[in-house]
Amino acid sequence: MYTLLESWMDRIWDAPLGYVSILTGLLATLIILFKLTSHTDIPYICNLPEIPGALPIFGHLLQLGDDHATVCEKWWRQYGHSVFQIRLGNTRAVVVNSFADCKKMLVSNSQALIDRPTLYTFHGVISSTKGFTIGSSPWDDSCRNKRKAASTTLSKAMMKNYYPMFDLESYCILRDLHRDSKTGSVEVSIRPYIQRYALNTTLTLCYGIRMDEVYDTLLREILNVGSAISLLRSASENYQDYIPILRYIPNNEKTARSKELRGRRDIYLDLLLNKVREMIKTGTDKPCISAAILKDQETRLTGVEVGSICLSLVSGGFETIPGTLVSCIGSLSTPAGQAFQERAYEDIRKHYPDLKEAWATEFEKEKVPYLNAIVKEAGRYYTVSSMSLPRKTVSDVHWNGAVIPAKTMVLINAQAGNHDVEYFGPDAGTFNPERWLDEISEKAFEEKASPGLDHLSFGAGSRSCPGAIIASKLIYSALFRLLSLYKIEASESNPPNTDYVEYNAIKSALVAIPRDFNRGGEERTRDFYKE
Ligand code: HEM
Repeated sequence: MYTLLESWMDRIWDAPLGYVSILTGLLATLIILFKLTSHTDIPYICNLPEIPGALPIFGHLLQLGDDHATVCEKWWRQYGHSVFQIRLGNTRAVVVNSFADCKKMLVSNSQALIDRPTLYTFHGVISSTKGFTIGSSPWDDSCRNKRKAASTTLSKAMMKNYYPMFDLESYCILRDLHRDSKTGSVEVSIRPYIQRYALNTTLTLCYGIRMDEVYDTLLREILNVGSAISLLRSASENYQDYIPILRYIPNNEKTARSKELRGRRDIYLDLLLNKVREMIKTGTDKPCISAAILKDQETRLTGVEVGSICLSLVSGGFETIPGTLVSCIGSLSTPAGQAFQERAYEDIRKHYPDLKEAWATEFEKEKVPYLNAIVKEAGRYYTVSSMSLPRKTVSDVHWNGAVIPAKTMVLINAQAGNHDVEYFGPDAGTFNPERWLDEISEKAFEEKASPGLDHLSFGAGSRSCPGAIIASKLIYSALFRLLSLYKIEASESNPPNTDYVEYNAIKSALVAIPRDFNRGGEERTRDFYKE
């Protein structure tokens, strides 16, 4: 049959030589253009599936949309590969989805995955004045020292020193909820109280400073700037990180916004450090990281490194803890969550018949199995950092016949792994604290033995979250006091969204920002509550 292609070939054959050369030139230019616009930092990785449909220049960025975790989870199911490669503009990335593969990638290749990629907007613009946070630092001696100092401050052994802080900050949640909800009769949004709780904790550790007012101006400025910067760290918000030509667009909005936020952040970081300097002068400083360094008790770290540690701890806690705790309170306050609350309360009473005494001295001891189970389930179900923090390989990683070369970006889809039905069972998509418990007799619970890595929300391996211990303690302490005092109920007019994807109001942010909701509920007792 005389096809269209054959007719074209005939015409070219019959055409004068000049036309043939023009057509060949055009074709060659098109091929070169396609190659140039599809070029990636790391060449195609053989024996590792690539998701189809990558476009020149953009790669898979447009298909990924705002919610990378959910789209990658869908691709895993659609194409049947838990580990695959994609293209973010000019950057090749390997995405890991199932729980077993995420664990194997992070734990078995711990040293090979110790690095973090550097990105134009976050590293080149926002961090140009105060250095990188630990979570965004490439691996070098300075990062090793900063991580070591942070891990020491946040270690299990140090927790007993922070008891007064846990006491004061968790007490303030209840004190102000009692006041603002008019003893439980008015519905309130709990998020601002929890944000202050998380931020005051890290500010106390770093600067020995706290703010008593929920709507303190400085406290809200730190939270607003931090959330806005979290947006500028995600791939979906920053095409210019992966498509370099976009950086040269005049009046680049992203760069201008980054500079504005950098300026605002520098102001409050300097203010906090100057306050510590003043307190040292007047002898009123509190034990904290920056005072210790400013007084030269610790000489290994430079001023920029100290600033970076403080910035890492402050930004590490202020959205992750509220994201997890507020969403968990949302799940507990629904009609289905009432049963969990009741059982948690009974378990608290079972372990502490004298609740008044426990409220004062045992609230942070993490001894009530049911509460520990709620903390774990909150971490798993609400994966606040859905794509974790990006990693970069420092050496080859051998993966089922493929060789992922050094300097490749690796993205851990913690949201997909945390809801993997093959690992967590058919109810992986349901909030159920009891998956972590054995009911040994009626209403008596025992925690199941931990398999080592409960879930992926804190990462794993060489760059896992050093704040995991203090985070669990903070969530436990707040829940202990809150559930001892209140029966929390969701508002009917403004209830929580408890879907593990949809609870997040801004899916493109690096850390989830839960949709706001109101809660009400009756107070159980105030016998043991100190005014
Ligand atoms: C629910 C609370 C939290 C969650 C879900 C969380 C999650 C994470 C995740 C996913 C990572 C990256 C892990 C990896 O690459 O494997 C990380 C790193 C980090 N987190 Fe957390 N975090 C939480 C609380 C905190 C707190 C309270 C602090 C500090 C006070 C903190 C400080 C850090 C630091 C400094 C890093 C960087 C570690 C490194 O790159 O070496 N985090 N966190």
